[in-house]
Amino acid sequence: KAVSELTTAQAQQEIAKLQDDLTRYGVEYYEDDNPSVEDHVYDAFYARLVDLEAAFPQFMTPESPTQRVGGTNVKSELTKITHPVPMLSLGDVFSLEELQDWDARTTKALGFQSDYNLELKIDGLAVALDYENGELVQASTRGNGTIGEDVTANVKTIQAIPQRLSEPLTIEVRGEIYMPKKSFAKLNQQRELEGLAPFANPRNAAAGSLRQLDAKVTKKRELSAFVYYTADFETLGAETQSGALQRFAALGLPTNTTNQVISVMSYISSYITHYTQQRDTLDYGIDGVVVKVNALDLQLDLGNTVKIPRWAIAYKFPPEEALTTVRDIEWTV
Ligand SMILES: CC(C)(C)c1nc(N2CCN(c3ncccn3)CC2)c2cc(C(N)=O)c(N)nc2n1
Repeated sequence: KAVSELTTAQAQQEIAKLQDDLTRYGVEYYEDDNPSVEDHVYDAFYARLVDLEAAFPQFMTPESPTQRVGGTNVKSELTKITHPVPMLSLGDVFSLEELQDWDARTTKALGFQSDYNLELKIDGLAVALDYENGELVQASTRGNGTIGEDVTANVKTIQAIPQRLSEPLTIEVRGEIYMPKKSFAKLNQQRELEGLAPFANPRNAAAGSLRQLDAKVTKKRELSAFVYYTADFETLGAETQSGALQRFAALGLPTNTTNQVISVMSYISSYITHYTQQRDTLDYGIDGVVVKVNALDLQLDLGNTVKIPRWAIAYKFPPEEALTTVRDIEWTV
């Protein structure tokens, strides 16, 4: 109903409901990293409340989401950090044919068929881990690739991530923090018992658990991690991506053992077929396979575009679950 057609009583009722809903959505989004409505739905509700409160100021309250400092964008209070080396994105393809095109372009650019390192694409969230003389001194989320959030205290509670490397290296490594599926199921059971909304998927649960202000909460969430990259590969002493992963393991960093060096496209598609089928048997969520030129000097030759490397591509699986049900938006009468 248009705002002008509403009676005062109807407006009061709709304003109260919108204030409640938007406050809850704000908490889900900013504190739980687990929004239950799409952004555009949130924005539509928010705009409606602004119109209603403007037309019926007697129902405006200081706690209304429209009155929050800086609108609804109450950011989490984690400290911001800037990544000295920006964390790149990944280009992605959605079919073997597109992957073959990428292989052809890469082979052409190099002038020969190079080896690729294949890695399962863990469905978690990317972090940077800074070690100084072998000690973990800072951990941060990827954020937008340049500005992330400091999650050092939270990451120190993750058993898979060593506080100290087996060698006193000063190096930044990058990886994915994830929540094992078993931990995810246990956490959601607990949340149902407590009357809290369950997390939609392990990735949201990992993000919500990592970006906690209180590390004691993170500790209880049983997160894990896989390391897959460093820009400092001279410090690491590696000349290939597969070699880098072996060095990470030697340092005590967690790596995924499903990584494989392959060069013939036909083997790549069988690796992809295998893990498309095995997906449900893994204890962590994956959303594809990352194919990387294995030789690090060739990666440098190929370089990066503004945002993505030319030497790596993500092959994305089709979404696992059926299309999520589209919830009708019922405007209150
Ligand atoms: C070092 C490069 C850039 C090649 C790279 N980048 C990755 N990602 C970038 C985009 N990322 C991202 N995240 C959020 C928003 C946009 N991009 C998330 C990580 C990789 C992620 C995984 C994984 N998940 O298992 C992996 N085995 N290797 C990666 N390698």
